[in-house]
Amino acid sequence: MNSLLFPSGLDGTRLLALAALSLFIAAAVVVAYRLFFHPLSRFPGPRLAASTGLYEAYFQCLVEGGGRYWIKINEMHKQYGPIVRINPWEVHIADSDWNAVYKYSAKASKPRRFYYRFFGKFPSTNIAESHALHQLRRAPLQAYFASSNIQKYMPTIVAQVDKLCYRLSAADGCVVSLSDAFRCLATDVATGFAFNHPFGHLDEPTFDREFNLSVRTVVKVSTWSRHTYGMLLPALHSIPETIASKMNPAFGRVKWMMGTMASCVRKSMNKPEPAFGTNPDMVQTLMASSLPPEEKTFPRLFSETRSVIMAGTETTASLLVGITAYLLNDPEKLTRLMEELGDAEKAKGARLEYSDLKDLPYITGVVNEGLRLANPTPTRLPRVCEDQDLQYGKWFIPRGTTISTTTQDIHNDSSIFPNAQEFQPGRWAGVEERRRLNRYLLPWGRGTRLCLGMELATIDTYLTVSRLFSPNAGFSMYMYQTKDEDWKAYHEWFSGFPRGNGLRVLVQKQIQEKPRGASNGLPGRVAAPLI
Ligand code: HEM
Repeated sequence: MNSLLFPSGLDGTRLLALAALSLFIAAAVVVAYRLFFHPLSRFPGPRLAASTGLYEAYFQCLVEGGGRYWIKINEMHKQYGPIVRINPWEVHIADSDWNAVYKYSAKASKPRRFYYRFFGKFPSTNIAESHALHQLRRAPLQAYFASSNIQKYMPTIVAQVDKLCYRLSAADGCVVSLSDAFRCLATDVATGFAFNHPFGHLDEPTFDREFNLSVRTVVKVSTWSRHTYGMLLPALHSIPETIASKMNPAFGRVKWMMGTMASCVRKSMNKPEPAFGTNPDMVQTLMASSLPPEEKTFPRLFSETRSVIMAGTETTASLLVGITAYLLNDPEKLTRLMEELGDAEKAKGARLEYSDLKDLPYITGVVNEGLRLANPTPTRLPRVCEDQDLQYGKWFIPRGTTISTTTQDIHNDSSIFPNAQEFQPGRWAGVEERRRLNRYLLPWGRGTRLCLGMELATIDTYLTVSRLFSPNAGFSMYMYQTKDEDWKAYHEWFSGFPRGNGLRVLVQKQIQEKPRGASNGLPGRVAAPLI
C-alpha cells in the first residue's frame, strides 16, 4: 500500500508508527475537547484532572499505596473553592448545605464508571444505575429491613455480641486484633440477618484473619478495576477456588465465602416456604415479593445477598474499631461511659438491651461521634441527573453531569461541629443541639439510596459498645502497640482503610490495676499470645 505518507510502502514498523500517531492525534483531540469545548470546561480545577481520568487513577491506584484521591480533592477545594471539576466528567461540591442532587425529585442515577466498575457485574440494588430500576429493587428489600422485621433478629444479634464477649473474656492475657474480631462479628450479624443463620466467623480461632486480609485485597483490586474499565474484577472472579488459594490464600477465602453464599441462596430458592416457626429469610422474602420473574433469578438474588453482606461487614466493623480506639485512647471519656452503663445496669437490675441503651445520652454521644469521625464510607457518592439541570450558586450544572459530595467533608466542618477533629461525645448531650447536629450527621449516605442497614448496624453498635465497656464485662482491654495510623482511615477504597496493622488490644480479666507494660494510650510491652 503506497501512499503520500509512506511512499515506499507500509511495513510493520511503519504500521505501528501510524497507529501511534493516530492514537496521539485522537488523544489530543479528546483532551482539547475536554479542556475547551466540554460543558464542564468553565469549572475550576486542575487542568490535568479535567483532561484525563488517569489523574484520578494515579492517586487511587499508586500514590502512597492508593486510595488517596479523597485527600487530593480536599486540597483542590482549598485552592479552587467549593465546586471543583475533579475529572473530565464530574464536579465535586464541598458545601454542607447543598444536597439538591440527592433529593427524591432529582431522580438521580448512579454513574456506571464509579459503581459498576468497582463492584463488578452483580445486579443488585446498590449498583442499580437508573432511579427506576433502583426503586423497583429497593421496595421489597426495604420491607425486609423494616424495624418490625429487624426486631425478630434481635436474639441473633445479641447472641453474636455475646459470643464476641465470651471469646474476649476467654482471651485473658492475650493480644487480640479487634479489627479482625469486629469484622467477624459484623459478618455473622449480616449473614444471620440475611440467611437466618450466621456463617460462624466468630468461631474461627484467629478471628479469620485471612478472610479479613482478603477484603483489603479485593477492594484494592476493585479500585484498579474501576480505572481499567471494570475488567480486573471479573478476571479475579473467574479463577477457580483451588488455583485462587494457591495464588494467594486471601483469594481462596473470598471464593469460599462466595461459594457458601451461593449455596445458601440456592437452598432458599428451592425452598421458598420458611421452615415451621422460622421467619422467611431475605431470599425467600424476595421470591415471595411482586418483583418480576427476571428479578428473581439466581444471579440476581445471589448478587443482592452478596451486596447486602458486603455492605454490612466492613462498615460496621470499622465503626466499632474507631469507637473502641477513641475510647481506649481517652480514659476520662471511657470512665464517663462506664459510669453511665454501670448506673443504668444497677437501676434496671439486669443487663441493658437496645431499648434501654438508645436513650442513654453518653453512649448516644459516643456512637454519634464514632459515626462522624470514624465514618465507615469516606468515599464521595456521585450521582447523575439525567433529565434535570441543577444550580450551585452561580454555577449552572447541565443535565448528564456526574455530581458528587463527600459526607466526611460535612463531618469535618468546624462551623457545624466546633473543634471538629476532636472526639467529644458531650457535644450531643443537649436535646436542641442534638437535633441541629443530627441534620449534618450523614454516614448513612443520603436521599433515595440511603443505607438500608442503618437500624441493624445501630443496634449492633450500641449492644457491642455497651457489652464491651460495661463495668460488669468481666474483662478490660488495653491498646497494644497500636498507633493512630493502625486504625484511622487513610486509604479510601469505598470504605476507609488504615495504613497500619489494625487495632490490637491486650485483654485482661477485670482488675483494678492496669497490667504492667500496657496502658490505655501507649503501646504495651507485655509479650502475650496473639489470637
Ligand atoms: C455503620 C455501618 C454502616 C454504614 C456507615 C453504612 C453506610 C452506607 C452508605 C453511605 C450507603 C450509600 C452508598 C451509596 O450511596 O452509594 C449504604 C447503602 C447500603 N447499605 Fe449500608 N452502611 C452500614 C451498615 C450496613 C449494614 C449492616 C447493612 C446490611 C446488612 C447495610 C446495607 C446497605 C444496603 C443494602 C445499601 C444499598 C441501599 C440502596 O442502594 O438503596 N449497610 N450504606
